[in-house]
Amino acid sequence: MNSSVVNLPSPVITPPILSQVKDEIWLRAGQWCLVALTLIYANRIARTIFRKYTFSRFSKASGCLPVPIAANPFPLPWSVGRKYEVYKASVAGDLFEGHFLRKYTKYGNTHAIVSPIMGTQKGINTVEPENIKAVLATRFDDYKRPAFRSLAAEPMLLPGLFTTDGPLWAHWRAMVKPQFTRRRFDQNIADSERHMQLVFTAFGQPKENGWTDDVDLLDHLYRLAMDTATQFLFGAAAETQTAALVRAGKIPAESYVKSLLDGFDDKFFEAASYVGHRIKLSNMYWVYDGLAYRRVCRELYAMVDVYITDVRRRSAARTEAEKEDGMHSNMVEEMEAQGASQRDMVNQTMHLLVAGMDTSAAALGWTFSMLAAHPEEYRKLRQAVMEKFGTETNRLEPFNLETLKSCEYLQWVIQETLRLFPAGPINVREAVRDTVLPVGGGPDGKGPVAVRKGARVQIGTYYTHRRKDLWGEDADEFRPDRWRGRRKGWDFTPFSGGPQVCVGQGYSITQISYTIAKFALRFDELEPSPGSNNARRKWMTVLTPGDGVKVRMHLAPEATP
Ligand code: HEM
Repeated sequence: MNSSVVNLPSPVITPPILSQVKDEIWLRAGQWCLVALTLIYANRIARTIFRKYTFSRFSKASGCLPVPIAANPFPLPWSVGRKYEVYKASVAGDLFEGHFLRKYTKYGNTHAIVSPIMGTQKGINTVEPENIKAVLATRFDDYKRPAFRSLAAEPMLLPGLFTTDGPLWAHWRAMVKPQFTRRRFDQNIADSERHMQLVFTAFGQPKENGWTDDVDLLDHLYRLAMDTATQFLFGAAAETQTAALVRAGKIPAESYVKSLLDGFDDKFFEAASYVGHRIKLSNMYWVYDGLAYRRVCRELYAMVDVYITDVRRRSAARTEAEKEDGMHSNMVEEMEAQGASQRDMVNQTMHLLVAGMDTSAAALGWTFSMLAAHPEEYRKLRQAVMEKFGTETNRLEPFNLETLKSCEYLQWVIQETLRLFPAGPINVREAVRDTVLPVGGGPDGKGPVAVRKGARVQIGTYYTHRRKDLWGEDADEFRPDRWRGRRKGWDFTPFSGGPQVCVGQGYSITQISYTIAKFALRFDELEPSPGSNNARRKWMTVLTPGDGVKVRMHLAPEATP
């Protein structure tokens, strides 16, 4: 053994040295993070600059011209400022007559939204019919529904017809579309007679002077829309009106057909209110969430699940002859035949109920709100309906798609209402590639405009429908006569347009026409309840009369009391 080896004491790292090493590690880690972040951001900036360059080349090559840019009062990243602006205006009830209107008045019919830092195009707002046609129809393949829309609607709506694109959307559309036939519309009108009578019962007996008490029509219209749409789609009405009448003691409990969807509307509105707020927050939809929202969505699904099981049970019990006549087939059978699971059927049913119930009830609500405020128009409507259909007790023509469609003034009333109050006041699509809108660019706004891949085109349906240069100085007024000799074009898109046009359009127009006609035969006068405000706009998922539709009606002398 080498005696020269000195036994050195083992090194002891004293606490101060340990802390120095730790500090060193933190410092290095911090430096690496900084380098990584710088690289990430440099890469992003480089990519953004390159994309700006390729987009500007695309824009030039397509002959596009500059478009006005809306100023951003809160230039914060991720469009937080803009989202806050929309949200604030929405809560204050200033979205339609204030916020959006100011933008169109100040920046013109087509204007761009750009990011505050890099000036990248984020979106285009437009109220030009030519652009609407391009987005929804002629350049349909250049757009999709923005992802935030379907995410904001979850879990009230899981992916389905109303929220998807591409092959999944086409699959559901092909399944649903065949149900919407003229023959089935007519059958549903016949089936709706019972539901209309229930609504009249719900209004209560008129007093001696022939006037009813004050009634909020909107509640009844929601139930009617629900009962008639479920009757149409599933061959089994939800019976929500019967349930409400039994609860109110207006019909005996023995006549109660148990409603599996009783209370659906209340839960529906609670969930829809969340979705409405979430959609307005765009891709920051997740900020507005909560256990209560999740709970009510679960409850809605549980109800629809029980309802679908019942529809399937009824379908299975149908005779061969009933199956063959094609009239009594229903959506559930159609879905089952194509291999849909119970879960799929429940999801798609939610889509149809959401798409069909709220929209139809709102359209009817606005119609009666307008007619109550315009007695002369109501008189003309009643006159037109009586000329065509007679009276409640002496019918000249049956109610069906053809007869209702040919009652011109009735159709004008509906169109005029949908013009002023489209259920979807704003429709958004996202560009899936760089593309072009036909107008809006250049000093006169007549040149084409380039749309960047990923930018959102926001179609201002509400404002297009009210443009004074398209509809006249009285564009904000309810005047059904304006439709005399006027053809419907891309300046009127209450049901959207192109391949994703509302699948329920024909059904709902027939059903709405029937409801209004029946109402006009029964009541010869209609007036707003004292102190009511039937024109307040509320926009959750659909534009609805925010304070209900409070009216009273006078029973026509020839109607059955
Ligand atoms: C007055 C009543 C109605 C109005 C104003 C209306 C309006 C609309 C609008 C604007 C869209 C397009 C949404 C978008 O572009 O993303 C739409 C789509 C749709 N509507 Fe309606 N709707 C009404 C009634 C109904 C009814 C009664 C049903 C079903 C029974 C229905 C089922 C649908 C469905 C399934 C879609 C999605 C179609 C697709 O993407 O292929 N709608 N509706």
